[in-house]
Amino acid sequence: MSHREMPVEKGLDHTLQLLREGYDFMMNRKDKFHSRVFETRLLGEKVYGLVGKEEAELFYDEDKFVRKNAAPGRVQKTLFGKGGVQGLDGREHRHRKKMFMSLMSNDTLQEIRQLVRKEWNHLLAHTEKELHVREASQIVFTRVALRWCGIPFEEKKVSDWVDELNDLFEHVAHIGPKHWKARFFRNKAEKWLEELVEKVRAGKETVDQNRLLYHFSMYKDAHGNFLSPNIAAVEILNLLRPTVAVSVYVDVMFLAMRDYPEEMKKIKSQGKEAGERFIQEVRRYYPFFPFLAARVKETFIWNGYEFEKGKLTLLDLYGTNHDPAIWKNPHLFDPDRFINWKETPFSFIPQGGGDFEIGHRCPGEWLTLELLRETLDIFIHDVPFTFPKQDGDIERNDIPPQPNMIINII
Ligand code: HEM
Repeated sequence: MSHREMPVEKGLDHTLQLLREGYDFMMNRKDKFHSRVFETRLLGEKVYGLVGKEEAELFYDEDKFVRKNAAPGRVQKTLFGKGGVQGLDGREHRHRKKMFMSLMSNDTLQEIRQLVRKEWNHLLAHTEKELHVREASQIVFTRVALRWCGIPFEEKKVSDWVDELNDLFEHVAHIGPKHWKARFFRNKAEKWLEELVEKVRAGKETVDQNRLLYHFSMYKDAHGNFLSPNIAAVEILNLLRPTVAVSVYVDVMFLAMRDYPEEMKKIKSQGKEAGERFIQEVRRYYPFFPFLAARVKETFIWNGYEFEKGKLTLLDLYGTNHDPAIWKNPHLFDPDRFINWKETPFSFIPQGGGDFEIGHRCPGEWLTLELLRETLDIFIHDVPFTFPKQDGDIERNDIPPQPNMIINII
C-alpha cells in the first residue's frame, strides 16, 4: 500500500492548547488539517489523533492497538487505579471483562431502577424547596452503588463516600491541590476496600454472596488465582466511581430540560420513547469523556498512513459524536435524530465503541441508561419543579462539565 504523509502539527508541545481548548482540541485539528488522522505532541510525546467512525473501528482493532501503558500516570492515579481492567489486553482482559459483563443482567438493571427510585424518594422527602441537582444525584447514586455492590456502610459515613468517589472523577484534568486530594482519596478508598476484601476471603465479614463485593473478592483470574486485594479494590472502585459519575449526565440532562422545554412537553405527552431519545441526545450532545488512549501494537499502514509501534494514539469520543459525516447538524440539540436511528458500534460512542465482551466498551452503559431513565421519569411525572434564574454554562475546557443546575421543588 502506498504511503501518505500524515499531517503533523508543528511545535514542541501542545499540552497547553489541550488544556485551553478542552473538548474542541481534536476537532480543531481535524478541521485545520482536513484530516481525521493527524499527529501532534502532548506531554512531550508524539501522539496520533483519530476522529470519526472508521477511525474508531481502527482504534478498537486489537491486532493494531493495546491499552497497556496507554493511560497517563495522573489518570491512573486518580480515575482508573493501577492494575484495573482498563489497562489489560487480550485473554486477560476478556476474562476480567466477563466478570463485569456478568453483573449487567436484566435482574440487576431492574433492581437498579428500584434502588434509584427508593433513594430519590428518600432524598426528596428531606428536601424543602431548592435542590442542587449534581449534589443530590451524587448522594442518590452513591447510596445506590454501595447497596448494589453490597458494601457495608454507616449512615454517618455516606457523605464521606460521596465526596471521595466524586473527587476521583471530578479532578482528573486538574493540576495541583485538587489532583493531589483525588490521589489521597484513591489511596484511602483502595486501602479500606483491600481490608474488606481480605476479611470477606477469610470469612470475617458476613456479606451477601449475591453481591458484587463477594463476587470480586472471590473472582479468580485467567490463571486461576485470586486477584491481589489491591486489584480487587481497584475493580470494586471501577463500579462505585462511575455509578456516581452518572450525576454529571443528570446535571446536563437538567440543563437540557431547562434549555429545551419543548422536549419536556414531548416526553410528557409522547411517553417512554421520547424520553429515550432525549437521554440518547443528552449523551451525544454534551461533553463528558473526551477521548481514549491506546498504543500502537506493531508498526502498520492504514489508508496509506504509517502508525509506528509504541506510539500513543487518542480517539476523539466527543468529536466522533459531533462528526458531520455521521450526524446531521451535529451542534443542534435534536432528540428526534434518534427516530429510526440505526445503531452501529462505532458512530455513537459516548461510553466507547465496539463490542462489550471483547473490547473495552463501557460495561456500565446499560446501567447508566437505567439510572437516567428512572431519574427522568421521577422528575417528569412525579416531582413538579421550576428552574430559578441561573447560568448553567459549560466551559469547553471544564472536564467533566459543571453546569451545577438548581431546581425549586413546587
Ligand atoms: C457516567 C457515565 C459513564 C460514562 C461517560 C462512561 C464512559 C466510559 C468510557 C469512555 C469507557 C472507556 C471505553 C474504552 O476504553 O474503550 C468506559 C469504560 C469502563 N466503564 Fe464506563 N462510563 C460510564 C458509566 C459507567 C458505569 C455506571 C460503570 C459501572 C457500574 C462503568 C464501568 C466501566 C468500566 C469497568 C470500564 C472499563 C472497561 C474495559 O476496559 O473493558 N462505567 N466507560
